[in-house]
Parts: sequence; C-alpha cells; structure tokens
Amino acid sequence: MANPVSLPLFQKVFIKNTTQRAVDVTILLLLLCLLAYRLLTLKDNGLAWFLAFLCESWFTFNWVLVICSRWTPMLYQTYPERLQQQVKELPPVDMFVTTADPVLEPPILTVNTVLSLLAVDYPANKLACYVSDDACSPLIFYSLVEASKFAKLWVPFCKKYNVQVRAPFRCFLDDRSVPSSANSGEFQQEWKKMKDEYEQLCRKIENATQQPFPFGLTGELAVFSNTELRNHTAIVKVLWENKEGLPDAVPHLIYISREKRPEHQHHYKAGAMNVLTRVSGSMTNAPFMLNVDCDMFVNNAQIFRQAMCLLLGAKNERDCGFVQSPQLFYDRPEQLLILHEYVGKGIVGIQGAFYQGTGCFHRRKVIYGLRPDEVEVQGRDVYSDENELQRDFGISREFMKSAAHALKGKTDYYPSNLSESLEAAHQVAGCGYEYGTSWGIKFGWMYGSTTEDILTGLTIHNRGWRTGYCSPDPPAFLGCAPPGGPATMTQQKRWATGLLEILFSKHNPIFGTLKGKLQFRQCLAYLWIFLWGLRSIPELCYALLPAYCLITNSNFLPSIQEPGIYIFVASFVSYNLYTLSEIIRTGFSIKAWWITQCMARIITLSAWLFGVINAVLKLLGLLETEFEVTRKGQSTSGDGGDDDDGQFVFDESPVFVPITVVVMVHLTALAISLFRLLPQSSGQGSGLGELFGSVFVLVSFWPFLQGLFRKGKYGIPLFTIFKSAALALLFIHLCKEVQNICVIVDMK
Ligand SMILES: O=c1ccn([C@@H]2O[C@H](COP(=O)(O)OP(=O)(O)O[C@H]3O[C@H](CO)[C@@H](O)[C@H](O)[C@H]3O)[C@@H](O)[C@H]2O)c(=O)[nH]1
Ligand SMILES: [Mn+2]
Repeated sequence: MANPVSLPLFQKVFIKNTTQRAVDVTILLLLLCLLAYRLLTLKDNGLAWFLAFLCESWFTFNWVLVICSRWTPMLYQTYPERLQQQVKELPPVDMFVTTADPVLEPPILTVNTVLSLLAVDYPANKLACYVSDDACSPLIFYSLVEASKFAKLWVPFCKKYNVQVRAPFRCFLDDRSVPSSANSGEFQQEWKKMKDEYEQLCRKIENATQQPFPFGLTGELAVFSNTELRNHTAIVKVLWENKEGLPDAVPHLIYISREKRPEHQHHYKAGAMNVLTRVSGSMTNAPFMLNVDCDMFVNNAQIFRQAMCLLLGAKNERDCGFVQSPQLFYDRPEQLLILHEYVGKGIVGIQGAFYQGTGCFHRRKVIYGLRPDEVEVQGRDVYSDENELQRDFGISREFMKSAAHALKGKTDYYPSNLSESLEAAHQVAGCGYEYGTSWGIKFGWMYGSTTEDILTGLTIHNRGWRTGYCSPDPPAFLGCAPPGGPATMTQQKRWATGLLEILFSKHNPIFGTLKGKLQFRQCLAYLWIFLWGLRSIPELCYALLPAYCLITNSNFLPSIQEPGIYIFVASFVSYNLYTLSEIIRTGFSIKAWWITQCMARIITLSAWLFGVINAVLKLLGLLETEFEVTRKGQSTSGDGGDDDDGQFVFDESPVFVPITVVVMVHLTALAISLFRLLPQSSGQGSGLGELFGSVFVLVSFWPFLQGLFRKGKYGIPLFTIFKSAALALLFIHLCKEVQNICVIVDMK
C-alpha cells in the first residue's frame, strides 16, 4: 500500500562517465609521454623544441584541471508536482533585472525579460520585480510603464492558456509555443489580439527610441529632468503594485535608478545588485532572490517551482546556498552548452555550480554573509549587537530591521504597502550609503573584479556553502549571444581580466582551500577558469612556432622518421576526435565543432590576450578596469539579431592585431619555405610537421585570412593591417636574429 511518507522534492543523479574518464586519462598519458620525450631529447634540439616543451607543459597542466573538474558529474532531478502537497505556502521571491545602456541593450529586450518574469507560473502575490537602470533613462522608464500596462493582458493570458514561453517576442515567433490543447476558436482569437497588442507596444517603444527623447519630461517623467548619466539622485518608482495581493494578478513592478555622483565609485553591475538587494529588502524582503540580466528571458515558466524543489527540499540548507540555472543562448546554442554539458555538470558534483551572474536563485541570508553553521541558530540573532549590524549593513533603521529578519530566516517581514517604504528605499539607493559598510567587501555582490558573479559565488563557496543546479528541459532561461566579432571580444576580454583580477587578489581560491571551506577539487575547478586568460600566452607562442621554424629552417616537432612523431600525432588526433565526439553527442554538427574550435582559438589569441594585458596593467596600478557592457543583438526577431549572417565582423579595435600578425607571419613563412628562398642550413631542418602546423594555424584563423582581402565590416581595417604588417616584419627579423645567436652558441 502507498506509504504517506513524504517523497523527496529532488534527487541527485550521478552520471556514469567511465568512457569519458578513460579517454581523459588516455589523453593525459599521451601528453605526459610527449613531455617525457621532449625532455629526453632536449639537448639534441634547439630553442623551438624547448619552447614547445614549455607550452605543452601548460596545456597538460590545464588538462589535469579539466579532468579534476569533470571527474564526478552530477545532476538534480526535481519533482515540482510534489511541492503542492508538501509545502503549505510557497515562499516569496524578489526578482531582479539589471540594465545599463538603452543603446547597447535595446529596451524591448529588457521589456521582454520583465514580462517573462511577471508571467511565471508562481503565485503573483509572492513575487516582486525590481528593475535597476544604470542609465537613468526616461526611455527605459517609459518602456516599463507601457510594459506594465500590457502585462495586465499578457499575464492572465499566459496563465489561462498555460503558454510555455512567456517572453512575447519568442512566443509570437512561431506557433511552437501555442499549447496544442488550446486550439479552440476562442484561444485563436485571443492569441491574435495579444499579438496585436504586443506589436503596438513595440511600436510605442520604437517611436520613443528617437534621439532626442520625444516626450516632455513632465508628469511621471519629471524625475528625469536635471539628471545626467553619472550625476543624479536616486529614483525609486513603484510602476505597479498588486495592492489586493491576488495570486493571479500582475506582481509588483518597481523601477530603480541608484544615485550616482562623479566622485563616487559605482562598482558597475555588482553595485547595482547590492542596491537591488537593499531596496527590495526595505520593500518586500523576500527570503529568495532571483537575478537575471536584461538579455535573458524565462523560457520555462515552471522554473520557480523547480528551483524551490532544491531550495526547500534540501535536508540541510548548507547543501543549497543558491540554485543556478545554466546560462544558455537561443541563437547560438552550441556556444555555452558544451561547457555546461562536460565541465559544468562536473563542478555540480564537487561543491556545486558556480554562480554565473544570471538565472540564479539566491537565499537572501547567504547574500547577507551568513555561514552555514549559523543557520542552526535560526531564530536567534546572528548579530547580538546593533552597532555591529549597523556597521556592516548601513544606517537605515528600516533596512537593519529587515536584514535582521532575513538573517534569522524569517519569511514574514514586510510592510503592508510599498509606498510606505519608499523613503527607506531612496536612502539605501544612495551612493554614499555603502561608505564604511561591508557591502561588496564582506558580503553582497563582491567588488574588485569585472566578473563579480564568479567572485561572489567563490566567496559563498569559501564560507562552506554547497550550491544547487537546475537544468530543466526546456531550458529555464535563454539569452542572446553577443553578435559578430567585436561584441564577443569586449565580453571575453572583460571575463579574462575579471578572472585574473580574482586570481591575483586575496580571494585566490588557494587561500580559500587553505583557510576557508573551499573544497580542494572545487579550488582546482576555480583555478581552471581563472587561468583561461593566461592560456593565451602559451597558445600564442605555440601558434607562432611553426612559422618560426619554417623561417629559421629549424624544427619543433619530431621528424617523420622519429618515434616521437607518433606520440604527438596520437595526442593531437585523440584530443580533436574527443572534442568532436563531445559536440556530436550534444546534438551538433561537424561544422559546429569546427566553428567552436576556431572561435575558441580566436578568442584566446585576441580577447584573452588583451584581458591579460589589462589585468597586468591594473596590478601595476596603471589602469582601472571597467565593466564595458556587451552590445546585444538589435532585432528581436529571434535569430539573435544577427546582422552578420554568421560571418566574423571586424572593427578598428587593437584586439584584432595579434591574430592578423600571426596570419601574416605564417603566410610569409610558407612562402619562404615553399619557394626555398632560404639557403638550406646544416642542422635538423623543418619538415612536414612544421608545414602542416603552419597550414593548420592559417585554416584555424580563416576569417582573418579572408579578412585581409575583404572590405567593409568583414574586412580587417587598413590601419590594423598596417600595424600588424609592421609587427610581423619585426617578428620575422627577430627570428633571423635569434637564429644567428643560436648558431653562434652552437659553434661554441
Ligand atoms: O554598470 C553596469 C554594467 C552592467 N550592468 C548589467 O550587467 C548585466 C550583464 O552585462 P552584459 O554586458 O550583458 O555582460 P555579459 O558579459 O553578457 O554578462 C556575463 O558576465 C557578467 C560578468 O561576469 C555577469 O555579470 C553576467 O551575469 C553574465 O551574463 C546586464 O544586465 C547589464 O545591464 C549593470 O547593471 N551596470
Ligand atoms: Mn549578457
């Protein structure tokens, strides 16, 4: 007979990966053999051989980190249908959206994100949506006001017909999201009506997008008169309040533009998140907070219930400090999916998913710096001393009261109506509020890195929290990949810089393992991601080696007659076959594999290289790193707004110089060796291996090779070509110099 024991809300699923482990270890053994072979033959070979040894050592070390990270992959299976029986009342969730630039981030994207949040399958009286606008833009405000009007039609419509994707731009894209059960005439009619309404909303926003802003700054918009981008008071406006607290209404919607002054650091997104946390703390103070970037919409309306399975179902809260959903793109699905499939799930099996900055459900008290061992004292004050509380959290009485409640794990504290707390909200959104407090230093979203997400997650893991991962099908959230070349470069450069900033700081995960509660393998996984940028140096060196050898008629690979060549070929082939199999198993084509491989190499040798330079300059105190916002796709047609039909786009940025140099050097090197422009030297000359290497590099950087001969956005700008040509000539000259020195050393 059925037993009324309550069934678990989730289950851990350990993924069997014996084959993967075997392949991983085989590749590692091959790499170790290669290193050993190089060491044994070091004295019979030249400089190139030694450099290759150093580079390969780095690649091997990186491979060790990868293997450790993905040795024990795991997933969570959730059972949201059991929630209803087991949880009397679903807990409140505050939802945060950040936006920072109405040009780079078209307001219609933000509007879609907000609408998808307002319409999730969760009681509306438990939700509040806070939008932080770092641009202090009347256009965003206006768009949100219009969106809140549309939401009154949209939310009931989605709930009535159980629409799957609740971001209108995706929903109206095709008829896939039309629930088949609802094909009645009535539904068809309402669907059409809704589509018309949405198109009207788009038109209104488009009309308002003109420069200058077409409406007078009067009425509601009056708060925007006398504001400058970096110099204005705090604006907090309740755009819509669910006054009756009805579960089927539209959730609260609040607009925030935090105070900014030129003399105050605002800490970019991390600063915005801390303001969101405090403002929501003074208004609704939900125990859980979901944060999404403006370019990420809710793709699975059930996600809140799914996440609650993990957050409420964990026997011990320590096992679930936050719940992250994978960050995925709808327009270039292969870009991040592979990372999640193979390394992401591995990390879930160690101490838990990294925080990825978006699509994450946080516990408010964890963000407030609570340690897992303090949870047991639930109900008691974590801070016995009010002065201490004030020193950490700031001087707002209301906020201190709400924070004390949140820290105690209570869920029931918030004022009865929102306008009551507006004064406190303005206070905590002020730019001087954090002065002297612990925000961004001890807790909250952490300052000091442009990848504030990873740093914040690391701090949470350091305190001993484990974290959850929720990857339902269909995916919980989807975002748009940065379009073309330059936007990707901005983003990747920022990531590489930010990650290195953490590595070179007191937050280095090695300290976390030694002094904190970071697990050893979690530390290795963090190191793997922090070392991304530095990989650019050995990769650049390795990419130049074949050219160097062809120019100087030397070798860095064993010749065909030597046994060593088999080890090299075997590791090269097995690694590539393995990455290919990964992508095919995930459901993508060989072409997608080739493109991701090329993109990975391009990003490493351009964006990451510059990321390293930025990080070093910051370390030397010569540069303040800056969070440059990624340009989002302009159209919302659903193809990601690609205006570049999948081709690589260039601009004047110096980031494209290194690869252009590499390509030019290789073209020259191939010419030199093919036409035998060089007198044959006596020693071991370059052979097939180096020729193949050179061709392989050129093929990998195909968009650049094409770019040399094209005009317009697909062509490399002339100025970049000139700069690169000069550097390429310098390199070739240096090769010759080095060769001469080597000859002299040899003769001695
Ligand atoms: O001063 C700023 C700068 C940015 N943002 C917001 O931050 C989010 C992310 O910015 P975006 O330009 O889209 O950066 P991405 O590189 O795409 O973001 C990834 O990388 C960031 C840094 O690691 C994480 O914070 C993000 O969650 C993650 O999606 C967006 O909503 C922005 O509006 C602000 O609110 N204020
Ligand atoms: Mn983004």
